[in-house]
Amino acid sequence: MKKIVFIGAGSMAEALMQGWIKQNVLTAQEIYITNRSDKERLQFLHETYGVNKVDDPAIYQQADVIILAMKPKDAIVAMRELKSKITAQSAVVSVLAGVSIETITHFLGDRPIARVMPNTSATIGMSASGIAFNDKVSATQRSMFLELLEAIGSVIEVNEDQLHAVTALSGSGPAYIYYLMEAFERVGTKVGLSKDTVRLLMTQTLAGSAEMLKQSTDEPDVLRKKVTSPGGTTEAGIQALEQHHFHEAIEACIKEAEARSRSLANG
Ligand SMILES: NC(=O)C1=CN([C@@H]2O[C@H](COP(=O)(O)OP(=O)(O)OC[C@H]3O[C@@H](n4cnc5c(N)ncnc54)[C@H](O)[C@@H]3O)[C@@H](O)[C@H]2O)C=CC1
Ligand SMILES: O=C(O)[C@@H]1CCC=N1
Repeated sequence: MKKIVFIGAGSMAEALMQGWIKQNVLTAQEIYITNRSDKERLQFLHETYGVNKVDDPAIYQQADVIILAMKPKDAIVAMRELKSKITAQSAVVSVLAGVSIETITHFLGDRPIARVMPNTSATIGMSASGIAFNDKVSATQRSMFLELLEAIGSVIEVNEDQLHAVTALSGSGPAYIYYLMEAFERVGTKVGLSKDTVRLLMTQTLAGSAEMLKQSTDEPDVLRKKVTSPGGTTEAGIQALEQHHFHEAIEACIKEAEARSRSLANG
């Protein structure tokens, strides 16, 4: 029986615990949660998922893994509070955007640390996660972290610096897709369909295209060209995207997000 303690009980913590419980990699009894102030939130998570609230400080000392899941701006205060409560035995997993292993080591001491960048699709076992380890992580801990992340989707090991790019792409990625869906729904109603019909058509289109990209050996541009009949509708649509600087917009989006990840560490 493990003891996994979440410091911060927001949306990412909920997505992870929900995914782990649903996929049977952890039981609710193995999960402990705490946050800064919102007692109702803790009660909600306790009642909804059956996870434990940290009501005894000894829990920190017994923790196998401490998960840092507060906002990056709250990390330093949280780590200062945490330092005296935990023992050298606990490994730390951080899901914080931007905050480096060096910073975590500075505040929590030299110990096994993994930085993870999941996304909220962890809730349904579909996260795309990146992970980087420090050299204190044992082979057993490494396998445990990878197993936890594989249970909630796919995981890829990267070097720590690449986590900024992972954050900009797949960490924030679900929001870009939801934003795209908002745009489809808005325009769909302008061209004569109901919002529900657009949602149905385009969620299936997104899922189908994602699956094609996974299963096919064709590059995305080849798949795109197979849809694009000369003089047809797709060609007209793509031309409009180009006229509206689609590539520049995507490039700016990812570069801005990546730069923000780099700056988050500094508060
Ligand atoms: N939401 C997302 O899609 C993703 C978020 N992340 C990362 O996860 C972290 C959390 O994000 P969200 O869950 O969206 O934030 P959130 O705002 O929903 O939750 C943050 C939680 O941390 C708690 N907290 C703040 N200071 C604390 C302290 N000193 N001690 C204990 N708890 C404290 C707050 O009370 C709150 O419950 C962030 O660092 C973010 O970069 C990573 C991947 C995806
Ligand atoms: O917006 C953020 O900063 C966090 C990190 C990735 C997704 N949400």
